Amino acid sequence: YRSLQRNIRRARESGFKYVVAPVYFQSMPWILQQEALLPILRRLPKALTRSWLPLSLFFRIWDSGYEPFETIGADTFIVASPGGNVLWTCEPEIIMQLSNRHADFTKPVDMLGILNLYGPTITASEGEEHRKYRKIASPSFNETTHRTVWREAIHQAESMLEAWNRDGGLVSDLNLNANRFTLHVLSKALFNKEMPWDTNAVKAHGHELTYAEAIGAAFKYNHTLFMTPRAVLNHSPLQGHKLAKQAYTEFRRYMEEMVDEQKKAADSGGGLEEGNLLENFVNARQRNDALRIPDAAVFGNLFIFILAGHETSANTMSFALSLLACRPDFQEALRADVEARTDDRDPATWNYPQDYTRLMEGHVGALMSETMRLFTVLPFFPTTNERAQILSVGGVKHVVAPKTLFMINTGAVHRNPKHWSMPDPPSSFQPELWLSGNAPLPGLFIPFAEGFRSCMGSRFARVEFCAAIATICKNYTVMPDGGVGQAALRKAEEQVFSGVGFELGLKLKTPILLRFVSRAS
Ligand code: HEM
Repeated sequence: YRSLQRNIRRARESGFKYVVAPVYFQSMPWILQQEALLPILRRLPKALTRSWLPLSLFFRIWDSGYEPFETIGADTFIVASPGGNVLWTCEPEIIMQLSNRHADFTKPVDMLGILNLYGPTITASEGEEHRKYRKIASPSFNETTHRTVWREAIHQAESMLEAWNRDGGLVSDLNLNANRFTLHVLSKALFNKEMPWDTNAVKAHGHELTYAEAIGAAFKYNHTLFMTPRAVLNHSPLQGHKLAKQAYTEFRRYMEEMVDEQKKAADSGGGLEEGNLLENFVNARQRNDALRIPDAAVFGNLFIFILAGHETSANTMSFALSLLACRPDFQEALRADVEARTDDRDPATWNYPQDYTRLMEGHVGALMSETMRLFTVLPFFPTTNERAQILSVGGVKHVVAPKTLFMINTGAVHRNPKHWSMPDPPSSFQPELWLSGNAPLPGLFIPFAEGFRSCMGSRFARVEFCAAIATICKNYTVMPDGGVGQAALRKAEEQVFSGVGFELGLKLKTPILLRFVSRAS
């Protein structure tokens, strides 16, 4: 009760609007139980829950969009609770301050620490340690890597399409395919690990799972892995725990093998590929300068780069292809645009960066931006403050108390009716918005975040998306399996908007059945 009183006072003194919640957004017992409690909470009179509940549901922040801000009547407000205060914002002026004053607003490493599954990571670190990981990783995101991403994405897309075509073109699990695609591209570009489309079924010697299966299972059981202490997992008789442990161990062994191979190559004077991510992290173990890191940080970071760099891109691709299927007119325009911008050449001859730049200026770039606006893979980004900080809005200064959790709500930023035209779903997909060439003002479109902690792989993701979508659309037409009549298209679009869920990122929980028809046939 005393904590709540103190937190309410602090919220009031900030001058921001505030509401009071009985639970703290970050509280682990609340996170674990909220889905079970939701049916009961929903039965309570709306007046009791409307102001705090939508932004207290960890897995459903995207679902409520701009509505919570509309309810409160402010684009920035504080939710005061006994466990702490959370400042929620979708206001560009505040977003830019939170993103660019990195000494004042730091990452809540306690909250993000659960990501350190295999060792310390770039995502859950701060200050010197974070700078070190970023310096080690940055050189890998160069134009040579992006050229590899481009080539590999075209190559993988062609193999994937051939495989689909052989199976009659019906794709029942788009997520699985998209994940496989992005994992293969990432493995080639960052670890120099070749993964032909069909090798998925091959288990490496002495393994119970394939590399892709091990990663897939580690992601599938991520909740169990993040939440269950290792000692419990190691001895638990529960089937779910056993599978989670198998995934954890198998994935770790694959990473160890990659690291060993890299070490051997380095010892024999070779090195796998100049400056790829694996090489840079493995070499950092033996550096004699401030960039030296322990073994655990190699595994922690390899894991986090696979996590950050593959599901995010795969989910964006799944959303984009599903939306394209629902809009045959835009798909046709996109195909014509791809043909015009590449002089109708075969994808195998497309080059990076010229063709990439031209394609992203047209419909492919518009599709990616609109997909990421509506289905922003990370619907909120957290930061916190050790000391009291001043935030200015429209010339008014607000003092925010220490240890506030700041949440940039991307899901609301991108659907704020003050800044975006927002027709009712399902017609809110408006890729044409992006064809005018006008870039949104800073802080209004932030799928990769802004500032010092923004995404390291944003160019990587764009190159991969562009190569994949252009290759697919040049040679194939994608349509919902239900057909292309108006009613079927509308139903499919409704399914896309209502089938969204949040796990490690926003994803299509129930992908719609899609059919890919070769234009040659
Ligand atoms: C569509 C695809 C992607 C999206 C939407 C995305 C989005 C983001 C966002 C929003 C952040 C900041 C999160 C925060 O501040 O809490 C981030 C961070 C990060 N992303 Fe991405 N990302 C994508 C693809 C990638 C790829 C392909 C890679 C690498 C291969 C990557 C590597 C990273 C890393 C390492 C960070 C942490 C940076 C740091 O803390 O300094 N991401 N990403």
